[in-house]
Amino acid sequence: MSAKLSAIDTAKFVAAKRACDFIEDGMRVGLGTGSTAEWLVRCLGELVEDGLKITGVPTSTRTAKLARQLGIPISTLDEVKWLDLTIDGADEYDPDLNLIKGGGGAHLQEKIVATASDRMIVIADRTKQVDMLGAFPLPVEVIPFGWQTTKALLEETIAALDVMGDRIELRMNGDAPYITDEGNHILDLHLGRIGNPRQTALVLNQIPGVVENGLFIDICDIVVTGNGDGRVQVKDINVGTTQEDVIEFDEDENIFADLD
Ligand SMILES: O=C[C@H](O)[C@H](O)[C@H](O)COP(=O)(O)O
Repeated sequence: MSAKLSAIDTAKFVAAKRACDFIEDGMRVGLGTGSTAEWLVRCLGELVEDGLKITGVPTSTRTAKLARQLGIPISTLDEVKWLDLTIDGADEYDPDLNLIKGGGGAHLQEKIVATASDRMIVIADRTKQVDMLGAFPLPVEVIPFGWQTTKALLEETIAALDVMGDRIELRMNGDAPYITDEGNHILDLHLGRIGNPRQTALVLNQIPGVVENGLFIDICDIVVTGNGDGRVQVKDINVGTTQEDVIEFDEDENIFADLD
């Protein structure tokens, strides 16, 4: 383990590094958003430097900026139309590999890109694994017009769902509402537990003003879970297997250079 890396960063890094094994020359790869996905982009930057030829489709302006900095060729979903693979982080994943995403406010683009991919791989540290989704507040992207009415409709709707909590908060960025890449707001739904994620995802998206919720149902195929000691577990929901590996790495690798 690197002396420069905390256990949580090691876990995120080894998950990202292991997920890179699924990337082949010529692939169109969806690039997720967030602190774990950032490790993926860094790993990919090294592979591209060593000659790997891929086209990346970023899921946020943040990821696009980092990919450009690292020399990864990027394109848009409209240009490539379909992707071989998307690799992204998650806020929670359950035993069926259903997810909560959007803690970083990027779930709208992430869901569009992941859905347009042959496979989605989630990279995560152990803290993201849950028996039941919902402890992490569920992000719902809403258009700014009439957002308070949308919030009231959401309150009414979740009262009828199999959930535990009912608090809804407008996500803030300092004193102003948080603005997504698409110019929208985010309402965070503190549901505690979500008894029926599939129903919840469908019902929330019926409300006028809701653009997209952060539940990813039947989208993720594989979760790569990293641990602070360098072990990774690869769970493939389609094949029904879980495989364990240990990722070796050198703390002097360039990838860690700017962490000092
Ligand atoms: O909007 C952000 C994304 O859905 C992230 O992938 C998710 O929040 C996980 O982020 P992190 O890897 O930073 O925990």
